Amino acid sequence: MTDDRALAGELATAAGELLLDIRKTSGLTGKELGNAGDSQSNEFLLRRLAEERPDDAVLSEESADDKSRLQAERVWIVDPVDGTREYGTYEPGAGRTDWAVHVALWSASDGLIAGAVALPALGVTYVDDDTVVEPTEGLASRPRTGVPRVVVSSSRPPAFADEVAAAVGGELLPMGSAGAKAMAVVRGEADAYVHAGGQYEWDSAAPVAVARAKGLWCGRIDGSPLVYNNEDTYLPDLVICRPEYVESILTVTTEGAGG
Ligand SMILES: Nc1ncnc2c1ncn2[C@@H]1O[C@H](COP(=O)(O)O)[C@@H](OP(=O)(O)O)[C@H]1O
Ligand SMILES: [Mg+2]
Repeated sequence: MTDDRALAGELATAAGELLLDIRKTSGLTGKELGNAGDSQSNEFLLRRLAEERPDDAVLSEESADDKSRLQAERVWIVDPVDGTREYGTYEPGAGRTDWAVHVALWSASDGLIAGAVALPALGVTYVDDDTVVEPTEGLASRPRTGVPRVVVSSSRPPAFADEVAAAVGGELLPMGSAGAKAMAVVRGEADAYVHAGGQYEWDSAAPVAVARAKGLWCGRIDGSPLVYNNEDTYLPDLVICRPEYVESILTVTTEGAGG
């Protein structure tokens, strides 16, 4: 049987290929394209997980929340398209790259035990192994300079974004998709990703599994651990950063969190 990590990688990659195909051939754009991508990618992931791991539970952004997952030993946490808005922003030959497919596996005994983030527009999928990722460009809208870079949501940056950039002596870079932003840090295109004010477990589970495996620090803005498969799937904030920036970032964000 394929191991869980390989399966996560395989499914994220295949869903990504399906999404590229829909984007190219459906003739849809904007919200309609986003909706078509969300539902078809979700159907694909649910079908394949039911075939490959019939005993496991699934928590997906695009499915009704089946609370039997709260008693399950293993739960796949998936986001069929993360960065739906960016995925839908498409003109032939000029699609955005900052959207992702997330497939993570959570276990009751060990928390996140596998994860994959596909960046379909770049033809690459990252999994939670310890393979070193060489510095690469392709997600960021402008080339890397010498200063540290903090990626934040383009549409909903945290209130303390400027303060975090100042604390690391760096600059802000807006980008879509939680998975793309986390992978920007993994790829060395940025040094930190901070978010606050709203997000759900599927937005961060797979990105965090991958980022952790690559030696990055991942946690809540108050420094507490990210905990998954809760009854309420709202998990509004996170920090993913190179270890040397944890202290300066948390000094700002802990205050922002009211700590
Ligand atoms: N304030 C908020 N409340 C709820 N979800 C939010 C949010 N800010 C960001 N998100 C979700 O986090 C993901 C990344 O957002 P962003 O691109 O702004 O960084 C998106 O997931 P989806 O595209 O899967 O819906 C988005 O919906
Ligand atoms: Mg998402």
